[in-house]
Amino acid sequence: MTAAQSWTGRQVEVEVGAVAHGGHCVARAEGRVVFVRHALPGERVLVEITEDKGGSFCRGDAVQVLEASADRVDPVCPLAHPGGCGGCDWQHASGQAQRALKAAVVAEQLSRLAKLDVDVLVEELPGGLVDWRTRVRMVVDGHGRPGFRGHRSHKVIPAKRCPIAAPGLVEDANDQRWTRGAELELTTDARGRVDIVEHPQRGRSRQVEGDGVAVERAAGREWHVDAHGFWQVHPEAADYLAEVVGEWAAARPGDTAWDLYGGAGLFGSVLAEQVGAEGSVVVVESARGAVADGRANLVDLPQVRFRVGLVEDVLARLHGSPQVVVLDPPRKGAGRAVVDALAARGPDRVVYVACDPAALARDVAGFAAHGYRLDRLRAFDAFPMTHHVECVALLVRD
Ligand SMILES: C[S@@+](CC[C@H](N)C(=O)[O-])C[C@H]1O[C@@H](n2cnc3c(N)ncnc32)[C@H](O)[C@@H]1O
Repeated sequence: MTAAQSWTGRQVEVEVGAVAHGGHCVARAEGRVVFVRHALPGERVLVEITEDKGGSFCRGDAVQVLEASADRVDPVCPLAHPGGCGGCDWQHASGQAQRALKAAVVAEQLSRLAKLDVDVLVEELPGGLVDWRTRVRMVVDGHGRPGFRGHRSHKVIPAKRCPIAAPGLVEDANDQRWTRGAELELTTDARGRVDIVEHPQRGRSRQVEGDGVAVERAAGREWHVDAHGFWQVHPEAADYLAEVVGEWAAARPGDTAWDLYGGAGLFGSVLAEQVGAEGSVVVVESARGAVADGRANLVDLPQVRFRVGLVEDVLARLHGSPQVVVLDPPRKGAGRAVVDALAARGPDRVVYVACDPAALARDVAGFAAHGYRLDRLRAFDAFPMTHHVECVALLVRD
C-alpha cells in the first residue's frame, strides 16, 4: 500500500461492534475492519486511524464520541485519552462493564478456538478499580522524568502519578531525576515497602530504593521473594488463585503433583500440604532466581523438589505419572507439545491458570483432543482498567 492509499491520520465515523481479544472494539468502515481503542460496543464514534499496514484491517482511536454507551464513565486518569498513556484500555468503562467485556472475550475465545459454549463471569477482587498495582514498569524521557509508553509507541508520556498503581509508588519515582532512556522497576510489597531498580540503556542496573526483596503473603505463608521477579501484581490475586487451585487440584495424601511454570512455588506449597510428607510435588520453573527463592521459602516442605529449566525440556526427564498437574504458563500458553506430553502422562486433574484467554482456549482444545473436558472455569479481574483477565480452568479426564 502506498502512503497515498494509507488511512493513517484519516477520520471515519463508525458504529462500534463487539469487543475483541486485546481490548479493542471491532468496527467496519468501507469494507475494512477497524480495531478501535477508547470506544465501547454500541457507540457511534469518530475514529482517527492510527495504524494502517494495508490488508483487511487497521487500528484507530475514538477521538469523538457521537453516541455514548450507558457504560461510559469519565476516566479517573488525565492521561487515559487518545494519544495518551498506553497502559489502561478501559478507564472509560464502569467496573461492571469492564468485567462484562472481559467475560465476553473469554467466552468468545473458548467458543472460537475450543468450540465450547461457556457462560463466563469475571469476578471482582477486593479493592476496587484503583490503587491496586503493586509492580510498575516506567521509562525515563529525555528530561530524566519517569513516564509510561504511549499505546503501540515508543513515545514516553511523563506521569506524576498513576491511579491504578499502589498509592505513592509512582509519586516516589518522581522525587528524583533519572538516567535518560532508562527503564525503572517499581515494587511495593505486603509491608508497603518500596523497591526501585533503574536499568540504564548502557551500564549496570542500580538498586535505588529497598534491598531487592519483597515480602508477600499468600496461601497462608509469608514469602520473601525477588522484588522484581514474577509475583501477581494485584495484591489479592496470589491468595485468591492459590485458594481456587487448592480446591480444584484436590490432591490426596501420598499423591504426586506437578506445579509447572511454578515461580517460587506458590501453588506447589498448596499441593505440598495436600499430598503430605508421603507424597511428592515437583515445581518446574525456568528462572533461577525464582527457584532459589522457592527453595528458601519452602524449606519446611521437603516433599517439594524444584527443577530449573524450560517445561518443554524438563518434562521428558520427569519420572512417573502425577495425579494432578497445575500449570500457569506465561502469556503464550503451554503450547501443543507440552499439552501432548502432559496428557500422555494421564493426570486425573489439570488445573490451568491463564493470563491470556486465547492461549487458554488453544490449550483447552489441545487437552480435549486427548479426552480432557473443561469441567470448571473461574475468571478474576486481577487487572482492573486494563483488558487483561486471569482465568483458572479445571480439566478432567472423561
Ligand atoms: C505466570 S508466572 C507463574 C508463576 C507462579 N505460578 C506464581 O503464581 O507465582 C509464569 C512463570 O513461568 C516461568 N516460565 C516462563 N516460561 C517458562 C518455560 N518455558 N518453562 C518453565 N518456566 C517458564 C516464568 O519465569 C514465570 O515464573
